[in-house]
Amino acid sequence: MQGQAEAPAAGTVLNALANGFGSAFAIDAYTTATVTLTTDGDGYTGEVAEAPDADTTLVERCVALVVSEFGTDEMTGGHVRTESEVPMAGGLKSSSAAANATVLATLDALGVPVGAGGALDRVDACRLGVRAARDAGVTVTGAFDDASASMLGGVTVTDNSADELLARDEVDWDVLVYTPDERAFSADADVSRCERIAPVADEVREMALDGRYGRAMTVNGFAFCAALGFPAEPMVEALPDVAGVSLSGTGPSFTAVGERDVLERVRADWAEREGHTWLTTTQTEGARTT
Ligand SMILES: Nc1ncnc2c1ncn2[C@@H]1O[C@H](COP(=O)(O)OP(=O)(O)OP(=O)(O)O)[C@@H](O)[C@H]1O
Ligand SMILES: O=C(O)C1=C[C@@H](O)[C@@H](O)[C@H](O)C1
Repeated sequence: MQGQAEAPAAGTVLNALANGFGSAFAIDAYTTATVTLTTDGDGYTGEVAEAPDADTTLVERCVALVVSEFGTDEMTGGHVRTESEVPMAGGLKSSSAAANATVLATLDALGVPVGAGGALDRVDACRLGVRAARDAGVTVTGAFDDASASMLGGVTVTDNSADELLARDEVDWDVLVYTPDERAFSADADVSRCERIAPVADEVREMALDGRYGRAMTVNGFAFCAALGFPAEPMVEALPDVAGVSLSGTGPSFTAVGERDVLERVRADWAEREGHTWLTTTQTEGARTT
């Protein structure tokens, strides 16, 4: 039995490490998961196409959880292979995209319908991936903000302490992404420093709930650059013309949103830095079986 699905990466409006509330928006870059289930295996194995040495605990856990909830006793093993356009641990929610794609691919392999009238809705499917991320130790808060944006598309605002969706909106933005060569695993982030900026994060949450996403992003970016020790220079280079710019996730990537010609100008500046700068758009459909 085989299933396949893809899920988009995302950028940050509000990082949840300060006060447990988060907000993220899906972008047009994908992780694909292919899941094969067997009746004669012994446990689950995983493989990341671009990184043979990568930790596959998260995606293996996603398969195991879905099979234990929706499979039968005959199903004893399986394999998951991911292929991704999203750099791992780059701040662009690679873990949420991999988890969502794997959960949907496993449900696809089992023939379990997802969505309206199905055995589970998309938000609950996304919660399974969040559970797997907590079990695998790759997240601080569960990252339901990132996971919901990737699963549903558009921009979401969430309470990660309750895995609750507070708002979802569809936005149509051009997005500039800068990803330095370094990596920053969320599980290694200095959470106590992030908690010190909780009053700022509270203001950002209100701006996001008001739909003022661009301004929310920018305030988030300055605060989290300071808390996590990333330079705010890429943000200063993008301002004042962009609608919003921020460190994404726990870094090291930055994203900016705004008019295409403004982003082209910023791209020229960001391209001077080591790493990779690319233009994309927001994505509103979310994850899907392929
Ligand atoms: N393509 C993938 N296939 C399988 N597992 C993946 C993949 N991408 C990420 N992961 C898992 O997610 C972990 C990285 O999670 P982390 O939260 O640090 O990165 P991120 O989601 O890119 O960052 P951020 O949360 O700041 O956006 C990896 O160690 C791996 O376990
Ligand atoms: O691991 C986590 O809980 C998180 C990681 C980052 O992506 C953050 O942007 C997100 O809000 C929460």
